[in-house]
Amino acid sequence: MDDLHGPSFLTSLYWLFGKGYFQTTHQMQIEHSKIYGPLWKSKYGPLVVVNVADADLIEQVLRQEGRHPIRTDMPHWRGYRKLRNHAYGPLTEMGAEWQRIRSILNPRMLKPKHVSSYTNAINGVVSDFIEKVAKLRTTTGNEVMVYDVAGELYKFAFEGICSVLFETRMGCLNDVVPEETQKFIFSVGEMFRLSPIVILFPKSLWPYMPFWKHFVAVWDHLFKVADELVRKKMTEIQEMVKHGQPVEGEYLTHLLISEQMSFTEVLGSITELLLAGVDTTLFHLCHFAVSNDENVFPNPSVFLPQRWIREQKQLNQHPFGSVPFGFGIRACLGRRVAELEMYLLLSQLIKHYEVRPDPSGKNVKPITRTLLVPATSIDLQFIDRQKEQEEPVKANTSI
Ligand code: HEM
Repeated sequence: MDDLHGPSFLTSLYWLFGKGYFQTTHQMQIEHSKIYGPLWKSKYGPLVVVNVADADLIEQVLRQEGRHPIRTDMPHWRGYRKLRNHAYGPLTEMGAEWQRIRSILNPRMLKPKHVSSYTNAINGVVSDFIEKVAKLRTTTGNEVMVYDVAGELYKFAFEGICSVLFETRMGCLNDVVPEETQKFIFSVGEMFRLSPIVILFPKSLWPYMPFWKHFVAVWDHLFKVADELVRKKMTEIQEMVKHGQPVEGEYLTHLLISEQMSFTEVLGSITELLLAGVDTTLFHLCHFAVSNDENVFPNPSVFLPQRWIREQKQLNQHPFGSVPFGFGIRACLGRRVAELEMYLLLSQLIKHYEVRPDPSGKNVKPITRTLLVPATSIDLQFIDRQKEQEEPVKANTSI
């Protein structure tokens, strides 16, 4: 570790704030890998991060992990839970306790037979999304454009994960989104925005920083929403029991009736599942730098979906060149649900519409907000396939 080169805390601050990489740390990874090579050490206040920007080395790190792997120590997220006496969830827990939580949460999130039972709930959300797209095209899009597609998908993801976890609908895709839901979505955004700022300072200073208070307030709101949803489900279960009805239900019902976790533990895990289910992009190790490496992916910035067609896949593609859901026993808990959501949504969308880029040719860059998100609105053309057959529309490449 001592032999590893890399920027000091001051140099890191200069890169982040002097050179302006605070919101593009993924790009900074690429620049740093050019300077320091595929393995380097960075200091961020109290945090020392070892950066790994090579597919072989990433494979080596991930393959040698033990029984209780730790991904990123999250002292600020853990700090909030400690402050409020909340339980840790799968994202923040460590060691044997983490393994216990995962062994309870895993089966109904990852086993295909359980995951497929969420199809009807997710399809309900998909139908609403297709309707929403149709409405947006007509009302604001001149019969073709949908503005801020990422924002709409974000609402789809929240509605989708709530339909799986709570078997309830939150109204994210309604014309007017309920105020509580809007506030939840806003709080998720604020929490991810503040996280990289809080982490720059030592723990002892947090109570004196104004953004720590804001950080605590947004977490309070996230836990409050989850608490209300879990309690509502508990009341429904109690009613069923009172009326002698069989207690049937999906994810949360199962967690509550199996009594493998206390209420506080269920709440801690459900809140983290909600967060992970709403705002997820890739962020571990230096996957961004690796998947932008010409040697791993020729033409990395070009959208070439055919590179994923099994028969056409380049034979030399590195298995760790792209690991969107992570690897090993600490890999994404929501992978199967996320895949199901994507298959169901994309198959319907593509059936209805041909999706093409913004005709203005606007280029959307990614920025870091703890996770990687688009810096500006993604606006796309949704061309009605039925209409198109009647009168073909001429436009450039489709997505
Ligand atoms: C396209 C969507 C998604 C992507 C790309 C994604 C990606 C990831 C990645 C890269 C990790 C870290 C894995 C590792 O370090 O090896 C992760 C962890 C996690 N994801 Fe996802 N995820 C997605 C959707 C979801 C959904 C829908 C949920 C909730 C149902 C979820 C819940 C989690 C949880 C709880 C963890 C932490 C697991 C642990 O540390 O034990 N994710 N995800």
